[in-house]
Amino acid sequence: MTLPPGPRLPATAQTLMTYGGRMRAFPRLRARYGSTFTLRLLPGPQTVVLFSDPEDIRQIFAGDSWEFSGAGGNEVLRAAMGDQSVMLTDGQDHRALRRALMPAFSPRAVQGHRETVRRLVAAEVSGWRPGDRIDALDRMSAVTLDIMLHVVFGVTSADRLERLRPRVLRLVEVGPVVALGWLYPRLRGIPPWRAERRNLRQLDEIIAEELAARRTAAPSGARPEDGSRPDAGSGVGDSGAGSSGDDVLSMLIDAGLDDAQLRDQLITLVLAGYETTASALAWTLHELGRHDEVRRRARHAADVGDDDYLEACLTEAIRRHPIIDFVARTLRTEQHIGGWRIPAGVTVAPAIMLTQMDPQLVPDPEDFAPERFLDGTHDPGAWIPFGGGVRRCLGAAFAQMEGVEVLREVLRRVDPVANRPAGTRLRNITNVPRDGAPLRLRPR
Ligand code: HEM
Repeated sequence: MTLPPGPRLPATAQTLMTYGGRMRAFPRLRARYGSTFTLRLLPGPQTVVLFSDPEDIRQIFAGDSWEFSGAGGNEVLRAAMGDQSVMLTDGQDHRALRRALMPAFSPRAVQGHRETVRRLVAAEVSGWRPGDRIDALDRMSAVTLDIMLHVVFGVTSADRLERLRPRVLRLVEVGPVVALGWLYPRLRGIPPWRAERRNLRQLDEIIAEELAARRTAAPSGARPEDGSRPDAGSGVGDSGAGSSGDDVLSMLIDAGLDDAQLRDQLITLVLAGYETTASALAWTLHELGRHDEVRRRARHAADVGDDDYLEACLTEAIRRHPIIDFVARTLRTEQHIGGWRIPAGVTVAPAIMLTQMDPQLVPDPEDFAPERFLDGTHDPGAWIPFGGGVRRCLGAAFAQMEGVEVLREVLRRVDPVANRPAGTRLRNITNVPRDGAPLRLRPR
């Protein structure tokens, strides 16, 4: 069986190239081998075929969720997210979990979260003063984590919220040693991983406390001033099944998930939603800070309530700086894609980064031009930052809403300027600005 061509380097070298230098390596590989090429990546090594032609990618995204296994592609996340995570299931199990999760991320639910997001963003940005210098990635990470903890966990106690924060941060801030443990379970006995396991256990205990509080709680009660829910025995909504209202966890309890399923979805949502959104916002502020004319228009949009322009700024920033470079589906059955016969066991991977930066599909791809998303000229097949098909990102609309709230608040308060272009580095699973995207805040 002939797979698409690719480099003949040892798998270790191909893995290092993919995770270390793919910003340069992938375009070079496409120039050499065409829109489809094959890599061999550790662990395994696994054979991975990268696709960047929108038609081929559409076919992959349209594939059956059992035959095109997303769980296989996400295997490295299993240790933290758990066996019942929506990201680690396929076929019927995946469909059932998506059905339970979807209402919590419907347009109506996203609108319902807007006020909480606005309040938390305003609390962050009210501390920004003209003349300050800030690190956009740091600040966006702080506010996004707060938003995730309130909107997703909706914890009922301020004390639990404070105990959750450092543990969630530790889980997300995966260093290289821990990342290796995720890839190679045998390494998990060594000390750095033992500490990770302890952290995960403590996180599980806090989640179990929260779930127990929800299940035994009685209806209603006002929120304390810090915005967290009142403690166990009060903050409860109307389901009678122990849910407490408008946060994502309550909706999942209402959907009938058991505690083990709830635990896995909570960890999944926070891991999938925190760093990705923080990085997307850091890149957007960075690009606005570098482009005076776009920033002037965005400021005007913030003043007059033109949310479409603000959203287009985020949309363009995550085209120009894909937060995740490629998504993966491991084939359970042989498939014919783009003229290639790909055998079962191989992983097919839509290369978000190559597609969104392809000059054949996107004119002047290096430019930062939000207008391309407002004049109807952008090819929808060349914008896939949230993946696609039955596994498309569940939090896409939420992230876009959060982006608009952040941009409006920031641009009404200060004029953020970036002095130099930022390189990209891989932090955990996301591409972030290498230097943290420093901004100088000028008076408006
Ligand atoms: C700008 C921010 C974000 C980006 C760029 C992003 C990107 C992605 C990508 C590329 C995928 C894989 C899709 C695929 O395999 O086709 C994904 C999946 C997912 N994302 Fe996001 N994401 C973001 C924010 C969020 C947020 C805020 C949440 C929730 C709070 C979230 C929850 C999820 C979940 C649950 C999945 C798994 C879906 C499944 O396997 O069925 N994401 N995301």
